[in-house]
Amino acid sequence: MAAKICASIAPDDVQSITKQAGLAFELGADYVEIRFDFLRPEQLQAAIESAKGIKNRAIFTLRSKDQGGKFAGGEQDRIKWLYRLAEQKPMLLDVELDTLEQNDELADFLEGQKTPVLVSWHDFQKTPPNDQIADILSEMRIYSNYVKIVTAANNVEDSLRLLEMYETAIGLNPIFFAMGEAGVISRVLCTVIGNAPFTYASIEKAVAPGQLTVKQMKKLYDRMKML
Ligand SMILES: O=C1C[C@@](O)(C(=O)O)C[C@@H](O)[C@@H]1O
Repeated sequence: MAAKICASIAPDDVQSITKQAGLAFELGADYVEIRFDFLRPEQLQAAIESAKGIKNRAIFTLRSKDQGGKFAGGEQDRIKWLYRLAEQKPMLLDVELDTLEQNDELADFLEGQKTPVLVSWHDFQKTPPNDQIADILSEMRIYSNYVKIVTAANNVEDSLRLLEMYETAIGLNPIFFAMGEAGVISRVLCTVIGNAPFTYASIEKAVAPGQLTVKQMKKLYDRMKML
């Protein structure tokens, strides 16, 4: 089966959501991730409306600043918007592990609504030792079987070590890869030697360090299919 690609969309305005999603699908992306945190809070309602037509192929993300995102409002405001995004029932709603652990009501609501959640965890400085990653993974399992651990690779060994974690993610839909130059190999191989349901790519400009474009990723995967 061909490896799947999710294009991260960092919209400048509400209109660019469907425009960029259209382009991503044309380029061959299977899914899109809409980074709602790139918009201003007052644009979010219109953005939700605009994303309705693509929500079945979309991951909705509203990342806070302290977790590497751009959301300009306060944390309570972000939680309020997470409820609204959840009500849309996108393909997946990305919610950080910390957010779920600190907001029991939100976690219960998501469970009750049966909103498919992608529990995420990021480290922008390093790739922690695998035993620490295993502990994080066991906390994540409580909330969903879609789990994403994204670290920063300071060398290729970090990437290879993170890829070993796939062997431990039994019964999960795991997405583990590393950011940065040394992480590129893990972005490509996470769907090949790991069982990641998809990898992330950009449409043009990288949304995170080391992101390849959809075009580059497709080219690599097409070549691999021929081997
Ligand atoms: O968690 C991730 C992965 C990512 O950080 C990347 O490195 O490709 C891009 C983010 O938009 C997404 O939410």
